[in-house]
Amino acid sequence: MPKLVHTIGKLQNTKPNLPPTKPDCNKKQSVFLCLRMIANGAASKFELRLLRIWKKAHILRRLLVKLSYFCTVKKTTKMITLTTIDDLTAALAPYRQANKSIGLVPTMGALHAGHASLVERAVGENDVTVVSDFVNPTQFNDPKDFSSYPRDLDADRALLETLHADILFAPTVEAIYPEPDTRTFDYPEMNVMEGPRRPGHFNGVCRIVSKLFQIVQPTRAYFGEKDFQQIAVVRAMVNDLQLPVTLCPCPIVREASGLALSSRNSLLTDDERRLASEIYKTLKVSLEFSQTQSVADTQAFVTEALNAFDGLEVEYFEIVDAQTLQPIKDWSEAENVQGCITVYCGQRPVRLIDNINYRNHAR
Ligand SMILES: Nc1ncnc2c1ncn2[C@@H]1O[C@H](COP(=O)(O)OP(=O)(O)OP(=O)(O)O)[C@@H](O)[C@H]1O
Ligand SMILES: CC(C)(CO)[C@@H](O)C(=O)[O-]
Ligand code: BAL
Repeated sequence: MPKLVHTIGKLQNTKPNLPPTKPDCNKKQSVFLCLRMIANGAASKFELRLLRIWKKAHILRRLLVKLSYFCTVKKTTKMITLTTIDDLTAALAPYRQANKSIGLVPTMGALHAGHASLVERAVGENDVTVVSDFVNPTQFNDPKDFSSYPRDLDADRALLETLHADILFAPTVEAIYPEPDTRTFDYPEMNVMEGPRRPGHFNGVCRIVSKLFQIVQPTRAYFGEKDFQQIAVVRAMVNDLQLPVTLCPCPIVREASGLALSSRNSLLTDDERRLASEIYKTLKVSLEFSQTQSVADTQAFVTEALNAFDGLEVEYFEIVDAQTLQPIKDWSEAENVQGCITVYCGQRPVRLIDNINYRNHAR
C-alpha cells in the first residue's frame, strides 16, 4: 500500500496538468483526489453530452417552430381567388418586396390529380403559390374543342384549397386580352408533331404563358411532361425572351390503368376510357420491343397495334430526340429518346396525347 501512495504522490507532482496537491498528502487524500479527477473528467464529458443534446434540441425546436408556422399559418391561411391583373399584382407585391419565392402553375382548369401533383410541388418549393385557371382561347385551333372544353371553377377552387395553394387566378378573357394579342412566337425547330397539326396552338400557348410570366413574375413555373412538346416550346420562349424563371417539368400522373390523366378524359364514356388505356399499355410493350428492333419498326408496331382497336386512330407517333424534338432514324442518334403520340379516341372523338421515354443516356 505505501508503494501505491508513493506512486500516486509522484504522479500528482510530476504530471504538469494535474491540480497542485499538498506534498504531504496521505493515502485517503490521494484516493479522494484520484476520484475527483475521474469525476471531473466524467463531469466534463457529461457536460459535453448535455451541450450536444441541447444543441440538437435547439435544432429540433427551430424545426418545430417552422413546422408549427407551416401548420398554423400556411394551412389555415385561406386561398384567395382573384380575377383581375391589378388585384393579382397587388396581392403579390409584398411577397416580391420581401424577396419571397413565387411558384406559378398555369392550367386551363377542370383540375385532376395530374394538376394536383404540380400544385403540391409548387407549394412545397415556394413561399407563395399562384395557380392560374384560364381556358385560353388563343391556343384553340378548333372552335368546337374550345366550346366543349370542360370547365368547373367551384370544383377547382375546392381542390386547390385542400392543396394549400395561396392564390387562384381565374381571369376573364377580357381581362387577359383587352385587345387582340398580335404577337407571334416563331420557333421553327419546334414546328414538328403538334405544331403543324394544331396551327397557331403554340403561338397561343406562348401568348398566354408570356403574359402570365409578366404578371406573376414567378421564381419557378411548373409544367407537366404529358405536354412534352409544350415544355420544349415554353423553354425556347423563356430563352428567347431571357425571362428569369426556372421551368420545373413534372412527371406524368396516370390512372391505375395507365391512361395519362387529362381534363379531356372527362369527355370519354367509361368504355372509351378503357379503350384509351390501350395507348399507354402499347407504349409500354413497345419499350421491350425497341430493345431489339429499329426505330421505324417500333414506330410501325405502336401505330398498327393501336389502329387495330375499333375506336382508336393514331394521328401521329414520332420517335424524337427529347432535346431537339427532331425525329431520329437510329437509336444512336440521340442520348435521350422520346416517343410522342396523339390518338383520336371514341365517338366524339377526343384527341389524347401521351409520351414515353425510350432511352436516356444523358441522365
Ligand atoms: N396527367 C398529368 N400529369 C402531369 N401533369 C399534367 C397531367 N395532365 C396535365 N398536366 C399538366 O397540367 C398543366 C395544365 O394542363 P391542362 O390544364 O391543359 O390540363 P390537361 O389535363 O393537360 O388538359 P387537356 O390535355 O385535356 O387540355 C400542364 O402543364 C399539363 O402538362
Ligand atoms: C400552359 C397552359 C395552361 C396555357 O394555357 C395550357 O397549355 C395547359 O394547360 O397545358
Ligand atoms: N394541356 C394542353 C392544352 C391544350 O390541349 O390546349
